[in-house]
Amino acid sequence: MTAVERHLLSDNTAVGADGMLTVGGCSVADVAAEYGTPVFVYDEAHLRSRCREAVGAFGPERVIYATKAFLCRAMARLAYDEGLLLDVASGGELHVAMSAGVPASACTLHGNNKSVAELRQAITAGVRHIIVDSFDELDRLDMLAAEGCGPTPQVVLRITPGVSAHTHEFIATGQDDSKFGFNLGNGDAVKAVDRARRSTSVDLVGVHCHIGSNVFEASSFAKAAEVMANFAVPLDLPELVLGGGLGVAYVAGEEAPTITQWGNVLLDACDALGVRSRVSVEPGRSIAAAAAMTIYTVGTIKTIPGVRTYVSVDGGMSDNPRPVLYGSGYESFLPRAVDAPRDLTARLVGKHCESGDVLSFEARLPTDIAVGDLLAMPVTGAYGQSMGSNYNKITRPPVVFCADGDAKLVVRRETFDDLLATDIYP
Ligand SMILES: Cc1ncc(COP(=O)(O)O)c(C=O)c1O
Ligand SMILES: N[C@@H](CCCC[NH3+])C(=O)O
Repeated sequence: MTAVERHLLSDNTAVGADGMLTVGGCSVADVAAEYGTPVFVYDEAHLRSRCREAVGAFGPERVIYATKAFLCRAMARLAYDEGLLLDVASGGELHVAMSAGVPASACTLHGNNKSVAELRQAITAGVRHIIVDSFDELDRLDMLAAEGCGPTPQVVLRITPGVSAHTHEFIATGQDDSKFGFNLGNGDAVKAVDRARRSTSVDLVGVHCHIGSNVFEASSFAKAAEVMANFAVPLDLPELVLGGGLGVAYVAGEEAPTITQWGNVLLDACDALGVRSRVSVEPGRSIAAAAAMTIYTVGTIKTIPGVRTYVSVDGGMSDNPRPVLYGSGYESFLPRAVDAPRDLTARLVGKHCESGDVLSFEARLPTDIAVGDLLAMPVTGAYGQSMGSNYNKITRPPVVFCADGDAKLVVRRETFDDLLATDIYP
């Protein structure tokens, strides 16, 4: 069987003179030796290049990085410095972004159930837009205005356009049966626009939709853009936000549209329908996913003749939960043998106390894989670290940004003391 497809690795990867994989000019073995494993290794120039591609496709201040995909202060700053705005989906994400020096005026607040405290935090900080998701949220904003909380927030209404995207049902959001947004089909969207227009508690500046995540079909995006353009044009509001959702290739044979192609599909659809609003997008995965790989150490190899081989690594569902949550596939390979054929089919598993702790159901690996080998899982830069947990009180891995031969620690590994930091013992 074949070696890992090089196009699944980040832009600035190579094989060093010693045969070891390098990322951003840094030997993966050196990074692992310095920071231990598991470790998330990001190719910083790859992140920057995707940010630039997005700004090139949509224009300055039209790309809002969805921080839920991957957020730490270094990432918030990087995206902001590259000209992106930041989409935050909680008070915590807003706090991290602002702690990195990103002004609130560059942040937009999302959420289907924002608390009064989160809305107050966003308004007093002066966020750029609040993306309002429900009539109850409009009630809460009325209450905050009556309380004197200001300035009056600029709001964008999240519309559920009734467009089903082909993706896992847990991450599809544009269909009528959704917890998110005001449904277009049943008239709620029109009612919300009327109410927001008449309200003195909010300043309505636009409408928004997001049909789901890890979507590959350009036609789903074109359909949503068309539905939203038809809704938005008569409203004549300054902002139209078309969400994120662009898919990425995770495994061999997969191919996703580029950010530039995605931009063409969305902007062409809007142009064709005469949209005059500013059109923005909120990419997360397409900026961050392929920029990172997780490096593990192989600890146990168990072969059950006639059944299968299990390869266990020193992390698992606590650092990359997507296989368990969505049955997602990932490739894996050995950084010491990037181009080696992978003739062993094994189940790649973590170290957690359950059989469901799977990283790859049918991993292909070189037959000489041995205990102590480093193992790399590419395309783990989005929704891995950000959805990680402390299950089994395993300490969360560090994050390292590699560029120009320099490996910079941007999130340190948690310590056992961190595990006790919030624990109150009589
Ligand atoms: C409102 C909104 N915007 C943007 C995103 C980012 O999506 P993605 O990471 O798929 O680009 C999401 C997550 O799916 C979202 O819910
Ligand atoms: N966590 C999801 C994406 C969530 C999208 C957020 N709106 C994933 O890993 O695919």
